[in-house]
Formats: sequence, structure tokens, C-alpha cells
Amino acid sequence: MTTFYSLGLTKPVIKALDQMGFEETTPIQAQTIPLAMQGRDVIGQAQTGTGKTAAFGIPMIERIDQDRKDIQGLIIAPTRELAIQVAEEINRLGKFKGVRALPVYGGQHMERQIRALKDNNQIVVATPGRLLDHIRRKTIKLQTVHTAVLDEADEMLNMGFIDDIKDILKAIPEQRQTLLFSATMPKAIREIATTLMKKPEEVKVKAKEMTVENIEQFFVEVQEKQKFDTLTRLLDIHAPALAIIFGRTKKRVDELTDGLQARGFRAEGIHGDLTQGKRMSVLKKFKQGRVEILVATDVAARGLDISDVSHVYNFDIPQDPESYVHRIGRTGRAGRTGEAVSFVTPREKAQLALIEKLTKKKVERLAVPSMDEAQRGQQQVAVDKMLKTMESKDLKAYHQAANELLQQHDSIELVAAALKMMTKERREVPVRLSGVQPISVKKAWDDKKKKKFNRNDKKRGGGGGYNRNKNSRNRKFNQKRSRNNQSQS
Ligand SMILES: Nc1ncnc2c1ncn2[C@@H]1O[C@H](COP(=O)(O)OP(=O)(O)OP(=O)(O)O)[C@@H](O)[C@H]1O
Ligand SMILES: [Mg+2]
Repeated sequence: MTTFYSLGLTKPVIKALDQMGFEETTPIQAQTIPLAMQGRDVIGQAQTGTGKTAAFGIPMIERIDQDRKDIQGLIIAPTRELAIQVAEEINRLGKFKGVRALPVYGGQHMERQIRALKDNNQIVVATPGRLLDHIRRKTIKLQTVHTAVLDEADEMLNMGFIDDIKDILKAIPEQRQTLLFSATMPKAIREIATTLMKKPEEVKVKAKEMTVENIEQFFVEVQEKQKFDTLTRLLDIHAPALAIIFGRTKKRVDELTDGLQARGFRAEGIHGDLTQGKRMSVLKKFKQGRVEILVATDVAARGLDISDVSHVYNFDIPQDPESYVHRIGRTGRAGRTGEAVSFVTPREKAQLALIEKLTKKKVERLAVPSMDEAQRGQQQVAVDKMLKTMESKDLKAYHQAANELLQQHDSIELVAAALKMMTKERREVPVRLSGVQPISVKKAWDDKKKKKFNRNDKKRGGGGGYNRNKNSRNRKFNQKRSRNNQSQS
């Protein structure tokens, strides 16, 4: 086991780590921090939830001169939520050294952002689109950046951001250090990445499986039409603390959210068509537990670190096996346990086999639950609540009433009545979702080829400069996404 102290970190950073409750390094941290502190370029791949943020954040902070007020570190992340989350973690790590990180993302007021950029932040954490806007408008100065990080690099390159990333990196001095991190690193992406880096050291944390051990993985085989009832029954049985449900498209996410709400679940959706304000408020409510189920598209949930997520449901099996790894990785973070259940229609069994091949892990079959089992699940929730109340609350004030009731009535009937009052008796309100095409392995394969072709095509076209307008970028991006029947965040 490696301590942070043995890595030669400075006192203010050690103090911050202490305050954050980090006692030992995770393997990716132990392996990449020394390399990055020497100024080496690093490609880091390690399982979800194993502390990649601090693996690049700590060395970046160590190499920042806190007496200078210009931007010295730049982190690029695929979504706004992730940019915010990473900036928060960097700010915690840099607190005692006096290093500050500013998140910069689309959907935020431009003028306010420009003012904030003048406000002495040595690190900027940005999404590619908005960062390019600032570079074009000359409202950000990146000549002093010496360290650049691409977080979730494969996702950004997958999303068609390769030219944007190249343009951004052109605005940073060439003698920079470049770090690149993700839980998945398909070969093609790694090859592109190395062209942006200088003799990168590849660190791949050796693990038997690509997913973390503490996530139990299951699948249920269901017909498309049975999926929704199966989902709500599983939710009743599992009674998750917090759950994330993945749908394939934005429309699907909206329909699922409506359906779950109709059946009495506190669910909210998150995807790229919602306003920034709405996305932030949904996430905030979810983190506080005021919303118990978050319904999301792939992109919307990449990299999100919400510690109490106990269950992940793939209502639609993901198109890429890599997406599966990221999706289920929203649970089982930082050593906690979690459960993941994937819904597979009979025609999608081959896709499940592909996932098992990539992750080197067998996914266990779960029987489709009956309505009775679901009800017993909710009864159990009531029983647990009752027992917990008995343990933790002073019930003396209720003793007299209880005694009187027991003299007049049968004790089993009394307890049964109390349980009935506490049990959510869910009526299976009919919910109809629009039909979706099952994923076939052939389609997934074709899409992969198409993506590759598009990339080459783009390369031949030379890509756009800074003055490419935002709408054209978005249009291209959306076309690509809808072709893949996926959704942008
Ligand atoms: N050494 C450590 N000790 C304890 N907790 C840690 C340590 N390093 C990181 N963490 C915590 O673990 C959680 C997961 O970290 P992080 O979000 O960086 O994971 P990740 O590897 O980037 O995952 P993903 O692939 O999903 O993006 C965070 O809450 C973080 O604060
Ligand atoms: Mg991460």
C-alpha cells in the first residue's frame, strides 16, 4: 500500500488529502502521480470510481506556481456536469496551496464567464465547445498553460470532438505536458491520442476484469413490452437508495421518467435537451436524495461521481461494450458495493456476449420477478422501517395506546394493519413506451465502421479552424449521434 506521503507531495496537498479522508493511494494514483510529477506525458487507464481525477489533479496542482495568477493547467471534459465535478475536486485538493480551478462550459452566461476568467484561476476545467468559443473570441489566454488533461478522452473523441481537441491543443504551447485518462481506451482512440502527446507512458492498472469487483452484475431476459413492468417490480424488490436508469435516447429517457412518476417513483430525467439550470437542479436533488431515481442517457452520466448510487439499470442494453463499463461504474465507487441489472431482449443476447467478452466477466441471469414478489419487496421495506423505528426511537409515548389495542384486538391483525399502512401498494398503472429497435451485434459493428469512416472523412476535409461556427459544429455532432441512435448530453 502506498501512502500519499511517500510520493513526496508537499504539505498543503497532504493536508487537503487528509481533510478529504484519503488515507492511501489507489493503484492508478500510485502509478501515475510520480510519472506526472516528473513532467512525463501519461495515458492512464483504470476502472471506474478508482480515483483518476486525483491521479491527474494532484500532480497538476503540485506543478502549479500559486504566486502566478495566469492559467497554468487546462482540463477538458466531455460534459458540463463533469467539468463542474472535476473543478470541485481540484478545488478541494488545491485548497491549502491556494490553487483555484474554474469550470467553463456551454449554457453559462458568456459575459459572466469572461469576468470569472480574469479572476485568478490557475486551472480551467472546460468542455470542448465553449472553450473553443473563448479561444476564438480571444477571451481566454492559454499561452501560459504547461499541463493539459483530457478526461474521458475516448468519449470526447467518439463524440467527434477530435478536431476541436486538436484546435484547442494548438492554442497551448507545444512543450506542454499532456495527460489522458479514461476507464476504457479502445485501440483506435489510443492511436489518435498518441499523436497528440510526446512519448506517453501508458499506465494500465492490471485487473482481472475491466469492471470493479464490488459491482454485482445481472441481466434479465425480457420482451420489449415486458420491460417497464419488470423494471418497476425490480425497483420495488431492490428498494435502491439511489438508482440510475439508462435509456438509449432522449425520448426514451423522457418516457421512462414520465412512466416512473406515474407509478409513484420519485424519478427525474437528465439529457442534453434540458436547460443547464434544469440539469443542475435535477442532479442536486438526486445527490440530496430528494430524487431517488435518475434516468439518463450515456453521455449525461459519464464520469459522474455520486457516492450513494446503489443500483444501475440498463433499461436498454448499450450499443458499445465500453458504454456498459461506464454506465455500471456509476455504482460501486471508491470501494463501495453496488448492483447492476441489464435488460436484454432475446435478439440482444449476442450484444450481452460482446460485453462479457470485453469485461472478461460473466453476467448472472436474474429471473423476471412477479407482481407478488414485487409486493413482498415493498412489504419488506415496511418491515425494515418498523424494525429500525423500534431500535432507534423512544416509543414510550405510544405504549398506552398499544396496550389498549392489544387488549381489544388480535396482535397479528394489528401488526398486519400497521404494515399495510406503511407499504406502498403499487398499482401497475398502464405505461406504454414508444417502440425501439433492438440492438443487433451487426448494427453495432456497422456503426463502428461508419464512425471510423466519418473520422477519416473528416481528417481528409482538414477539419475546421477556430472560426467554424458553433451551429455547424452542433449540427454535425447531432447527425452523428442520431445515426448511432444515441443521445448527446
Ligand atoms: N485515494 C483515495 N482514497 C479514498 N477515496 C478516494 C481516493 N481517490 C479518490 N477517491 C474518491 O473516489 C471517488 C471516485 O473517484 P473519481 O471520480 O476520480 O473516479 P474515476 O476513476 O475518475 O471514475 P470514472 O471512470 O467513473 O470517471 C471520488 O469520490 C473520490 O473523491
Ligand atoms: Mg473520472
